[in-house]
Formats: sequence, C-alpha cells, structure tokens
Amino acid sequence: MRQYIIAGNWKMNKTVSESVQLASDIVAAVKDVKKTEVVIAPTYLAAAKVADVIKGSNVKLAIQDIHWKDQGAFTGKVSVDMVKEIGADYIIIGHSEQRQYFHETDETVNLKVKKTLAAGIKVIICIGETLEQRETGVLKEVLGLQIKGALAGVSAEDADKNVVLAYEPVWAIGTGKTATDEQAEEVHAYIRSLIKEIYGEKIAEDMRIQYGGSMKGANAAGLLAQKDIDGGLIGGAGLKADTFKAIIDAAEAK
Ligand SMILES: O=C(CO)COP(=O)(O)O
Repeated sequence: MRQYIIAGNWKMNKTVSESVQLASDIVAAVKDVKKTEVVIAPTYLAAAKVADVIKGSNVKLAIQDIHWKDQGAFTGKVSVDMVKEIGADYIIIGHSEQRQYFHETDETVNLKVKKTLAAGIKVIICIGETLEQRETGVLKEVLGLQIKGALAGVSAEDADKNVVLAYEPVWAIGTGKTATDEQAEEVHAYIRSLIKEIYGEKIAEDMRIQYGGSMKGANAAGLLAQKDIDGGLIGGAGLKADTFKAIIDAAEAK
C-alpha cells in the first residue's frame, strides 16, 4: 500500500520568524500522525531555521527548487549541496509557477531531477496542464512529454524509491477551482499508466502521485478516496496549521 504524502508548499509566503512559528505549530499539530508522511516547503531564506524546528519530529523538509549546477555565477540560485547540508528530504521540481514565470522546461526539470537524486535527496516532480491545453484536447500529450522529459535517464531504483509525482492542473492552482474527484482520478490513472509503460507494473504501483490545486479540508477526503491519488501538494491551505492539519486528518482517516 502506498503511504499518503501531504506536503505544504509555502511558495513566496512567510518571513523567517513567521516560518518558524508555522513550522512549530505544524509540528505540534501533527505529533500523533502515524500513517501519513508530512512535508513542508518553506522559502530558501527560512529553510535552515525551519530544519532546526522540525528536527526529531515527524515533519520532513522540502526545498522549493534548486539549480542543477554545483556552484558558481548563478545569481539568486541555490545548489543541491547547500540544501543537503541543512537536511532537505525532498526538492520540489518543475512547479508550474517555475515553468510559467521562470523559463523552466522539461530539460531543466530533468537536469534538476538527476542532480537531486544523485545527491541522495528525493524529488517531488510537478506536472500539469493549462486550461487551454485541457480545452484543446492535448492534456495527455502534454503530460506525456512532461513525465518522459522529467524522468529521462532516471533509474528504475530511483523511480521506485525516490520519486513522487504531483499532478497540479494549472487552472486549479490558487483559483479555488478544484478538479472534481473523477477528473483528478482519470488523470492520475493515466499518469500511472505512463509510468507503467516506462518502468513496468511494480514501479507504477509503488509510485505516489499527489494531487495539487485548491486542495483543502473540505475536498480532501473525496480526492484522497480515489484509487490513484496518494496525497496532496498544498498551497494556500498549507499556510495555517489548522487548515493543513484538516487535510492530513482526511488522509489519516483512510
Ligand atoms: O500549487 C500548489 C501547490 O504547489 C497548489 O496551490 P493551491 O493549493 O493554493 O491551489
């Protein structure tokens, strides 16, 4: 059975002191959570302090993106060794906001994925279609390119143990428009079939696929009840301990 993974992507929210407070609130709120993997992704600036706050707890640390180079003249960027040193468990790669605003391509996603896995850190790879792509019927093609692009050269062993996918339909992010349970499940099942084509049945069955896009306490139970939905990548509802916990409760109740 796949373990649910609920991850809060804090995006460009919270100062360092606010991040420390939110991380402490989440640690307290989830201390009795047993079945669900809980992850938080603060900003770079807050990450080291948040790492200290969550040490010894059942909350894991994700970092929002890295550069694929080891070091050098890349103003504004952070390398995998830097985030490894502070104890990152996951790196989120290929978020649609990166793709939309910061020139992320399937090729740069792939470079970052390989760099992260080589450093012994797990990846959460984000994929998803825009409304226009959905409406013009190219959803499957877009997802196929994103998945094959991201995973090119990734070993079966890494795919099996160290890769989580996050399906985030761009039109559902921050809009309050969630995909219906059926819409989401249909795409998740399709994604799993693509993984089966690439890596075979066992890895397809093992790989966790999160849903992301206006997920909250009120709709989490329905989404998480779907056969191929294994958790959530949460934006807005992850910015308060109680709204985040409501989603984790829905996972724990399964
Ligand atoms: O993009 C998301 C998480 O990475 C989803 O954001 P929202 O939950 O705010 O829609």
